[in-house]
Amino acid sequence: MGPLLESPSVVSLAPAVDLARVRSIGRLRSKPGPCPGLPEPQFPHLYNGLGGGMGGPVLVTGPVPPQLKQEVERRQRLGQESAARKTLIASSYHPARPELYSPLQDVALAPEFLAAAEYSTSPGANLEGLLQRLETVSEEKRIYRLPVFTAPFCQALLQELEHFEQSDMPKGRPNTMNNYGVLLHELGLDEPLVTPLRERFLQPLMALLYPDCGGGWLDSHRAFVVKYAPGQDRELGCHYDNAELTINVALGKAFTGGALYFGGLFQAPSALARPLEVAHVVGQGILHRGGQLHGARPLGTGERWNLVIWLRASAVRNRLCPMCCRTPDLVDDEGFGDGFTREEPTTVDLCVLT
Ligand SMILES: O=C(O)CCC(=O)C(=O)O
Ligand SMILES: [Fe+2]
Repeated sequence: MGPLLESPSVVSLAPAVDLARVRSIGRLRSKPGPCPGLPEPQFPHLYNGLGGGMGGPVLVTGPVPPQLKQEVERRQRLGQESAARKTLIASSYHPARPELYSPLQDVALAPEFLAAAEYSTSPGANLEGLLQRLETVSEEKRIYRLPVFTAPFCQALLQELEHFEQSDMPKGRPNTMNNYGVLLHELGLDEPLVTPLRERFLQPLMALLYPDCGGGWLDSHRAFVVKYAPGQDRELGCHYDNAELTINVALGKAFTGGALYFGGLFQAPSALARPLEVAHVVGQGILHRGGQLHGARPLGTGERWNLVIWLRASAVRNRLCPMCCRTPDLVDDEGFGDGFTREEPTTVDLCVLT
């Protein structure tokens, strides 16, 4: 096991490497009600952790099984390997669009996004006022949409991502179900792009839209790009995110199919007749709770690239791991880890069903 690194970079080791146990917990706590058309969730314990992705929490009940130690070490290795790739990329990679690595400028952002964020930080801002400035996709599911990036910015980012993809740099993939995406922090885009986006724009919006899910307490993220193309990945199974909240922005290119579908909250089985289909619109972002079951329909034609930001609030997850709904046990990790911290959780009112 490598050296333990400083707090607050920690991952949760709350409970079991035993797949059967994980599945049974998933079934007990997570199975959606009868929902024709909504595939059986592929639980994120598999999606995010056990199958080789970056660390998610592992559920341990009773004595620590020997394989847990291996899983802890594997996850810590993932963090170290990711940090090593980031260092190599920072020293050897030549970007196609160097301007993307300078601090985010307002000119990259859609006027509607700037207006919504500005409204959200103004005195007296409230949910009703914000809802007039974005599209409510589903009131019941609390899914919203608004333009985020300008078309030229989307094109520049796509060009950079393709250039990186074609380079001989090492690439860490977002998760076990996506083999062609890119982790933005490895590419060096967290500091100039994603962190300012979260702190200056997403946080005020999310604070009004989802105060009960840590929207006002966002303090870390995991950002990546998913790519779907003929002959590569074409769809994504039903899952929930290791995030309190998620924004998913379509960057392009031209494509058919590939809509998102949404079921109920994984924590609250529902008896919805059919999932809600939400088509991507290039430049626009879809906002949803991480616990909302969702997936991506198969791509028809073309290529689809989306920027996905899993937004995390340690004040919420330190108390209630969003993956296993328990108090997490933590070990140190690189970077933001899984978004937990060792600090005393700030007092925040949260709903256990979100
Ligand atoms: O394909 C998409 O747009 C959805 C991606 C997603 O939900 C995820 O990676 O968590
Ligand atoms: Fe997701």
